[in-house]
Amino acid sequence: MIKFSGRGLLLDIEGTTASVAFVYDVMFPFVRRELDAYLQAAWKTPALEPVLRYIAQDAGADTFAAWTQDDATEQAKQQRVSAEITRLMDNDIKATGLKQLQGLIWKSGFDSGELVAAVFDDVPPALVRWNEAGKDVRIYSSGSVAAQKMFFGHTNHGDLLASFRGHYDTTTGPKKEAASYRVIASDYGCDASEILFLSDIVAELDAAREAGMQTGLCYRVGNAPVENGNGHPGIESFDQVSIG
Ligand SMILES: CSCCC(=O)C(=O)COP(=O)(O)O
Ligand SMILES: [Mg+2]
Repeated sequence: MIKFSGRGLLLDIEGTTASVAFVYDVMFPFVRRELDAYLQAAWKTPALEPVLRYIAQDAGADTFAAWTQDDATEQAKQQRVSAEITRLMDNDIKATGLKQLQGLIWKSGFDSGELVAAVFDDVPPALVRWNEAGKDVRIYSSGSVAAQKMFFGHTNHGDLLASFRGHYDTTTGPKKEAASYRVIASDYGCDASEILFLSDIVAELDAAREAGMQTGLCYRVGNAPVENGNGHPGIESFDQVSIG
């Protein structure tokens, strides 16, 4: 049990509010299936432009043009993007460009109803309890802010989006670096010690603790086994966070 009397809760998504299996078995295969058709349809549109820049920068180039200068045709450039996105997904690299592109591709799935975010059953009542207690609940995930909003707007428990006062993704900074949590605390407008960060990844919790946040390690069914929790208090459900 974690007793929390601070001001804000900051929540991870995969392995914390939703199962790893939902993300890997439903959301990622949707992207693999739709990737090439999406790139072809969205090529040269303003929505894709900043995403292509992120993908090129993640690969070490300054610009998309510099990254694709050896590719003669637009089709060859699309193929390069498709191959890079597939490589990143195969290696589960949470690169900003990949995450931004996934968010664009998931939109059609959430809009059509094919994708419905499966959040754990204890999540919606906890969000109600925490909000009723006046807590400032926000999300920090590798998934893009746009994807987070679609995700929580279309869950198996309905639209939960109004439960959150803020969203952060890797454009704020990497989840395993303390500086990212300092930026988030400053955005909350309170001391980091007033925020409880809940995640399934010890390295993320280490970074949040280094920045001064309180932490809770989520042991959800289906999460990868944790060999060393490094002193972070553990919970199996949000029912185990009590508001003091
Ligand atoms: C709407 S987020 C989809 C899940 C995802 O792409 C992801 O990378 C989740 O990572 P997290 O930081 O929430 O564990
Ligand atoms: Mg996670």
